[in-house]
Amino acid sequence: MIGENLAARRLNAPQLMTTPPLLTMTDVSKRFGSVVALQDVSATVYPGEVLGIVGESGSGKSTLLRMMNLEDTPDSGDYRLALPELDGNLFDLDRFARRMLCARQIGIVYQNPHLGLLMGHTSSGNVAERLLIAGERSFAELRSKAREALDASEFPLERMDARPIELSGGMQQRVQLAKAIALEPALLLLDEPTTGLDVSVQALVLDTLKRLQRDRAITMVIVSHDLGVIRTMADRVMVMRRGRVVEEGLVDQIFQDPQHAYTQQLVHAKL
Ligand SMILES: Nc1ncnc2c1ncn2[C@@H]1O[C@H](COP(=O)(O)OP(=O)(O)OP(=O)(O)O)[C@@H](O)[C@H]1O
Repeated sequence: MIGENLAARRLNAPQLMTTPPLLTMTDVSKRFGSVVALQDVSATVYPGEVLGIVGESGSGKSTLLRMMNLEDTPDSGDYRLALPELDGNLFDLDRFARRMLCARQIGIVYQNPHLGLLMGHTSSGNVAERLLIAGERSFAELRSKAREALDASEFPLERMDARPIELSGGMQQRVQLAKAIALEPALLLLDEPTTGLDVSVQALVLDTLKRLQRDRAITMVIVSHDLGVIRTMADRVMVMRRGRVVEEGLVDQIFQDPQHAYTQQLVHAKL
C-alpha cells in the first residue's frame, strides 16, 4: 500500500502539445457499494493524441472509459470536451443531450461486440443506425456513408449485408469501428478492442487503427491490459491500480524508465 495514496506522477507532457486538451477529466470518483472503482482520477487528452490506459483487472479502466462515453455518472468529478457549443460539466447533461453528444462526437469500440452491435441486423444497418440517431434520413446517404465507414475500417464490402453474428471476431470489430467513426467523432474510445482475437487478426486490426489514426489524426483513448497493444498504439500512458492513477507519462518513458513499483512490475513482467 506504500505510495498508493500519492498523487499520480505526472511526467513531462509532450513538448509539442501547445494546444489545449480536447478532453479534460478532473477528480472523478465512483464507488459500487463498498468497491472503489475510481478515486480522484484526472485525465487529459490532446487533439490527435492517443492515450493508453493500462492496469490489472479491476483497476477501473473500463469504468473510466464508460464515464468518458457518458454511459455512467460518477459520484463526483468534472468532464469537459473542448468542442464548439459545448460548455460546462458533461456529467450534468440530461439523457437526451448525452445521447446526441455521443452519437455525433464520441465513438466507442467494446471488447465484446454484443455491447456495440445489434448482432441480428446487417453490418451496414448497424453503421447506418448511428447515422440515423444523428439525424440522417436519406436512404441513399445512409447506405453510402455506411459503405464509406466500413471501407475505411478495412471491412470487406462484399459482406456489408452480412449480420455480425455470421462474421469472425476480427470482422465484428471492424463493424464496430465503422460504426464508431461513421460521423467522424472528435473522440474514439477503444476498450480492449483486440483482446480475444487471434494474434495475427489482432495485428491486422491494430494496423487499421494505426492507419486511421495517422490519416485522420483521430483523438483516441485505448484501454488494454496488453502492454504490447499500448506500446504499439499510444503516445502517452496512464497506469491505473485499484481505481487510482499511479503513473502517467510518454509511452517511451513509461516503458524504459517506469517509476512506480507497480508499473515496474507490469513492465518487467511483460519483458
Ligand atoms: N456495475 C458494476 N457494479 C458493481 N461493481 C462494478 C461495476 N462495474 C465495475 N465494478 C467494479 O469496479 C471495479 C473496477 O472495474 P472495471 O471493470 O472498471 O475494471 P477494469 O480495470 O476495466 O478490469 P477488467 O480489465 O477486468 O475489465 C471492479 O472491482 C469491478 O468489480
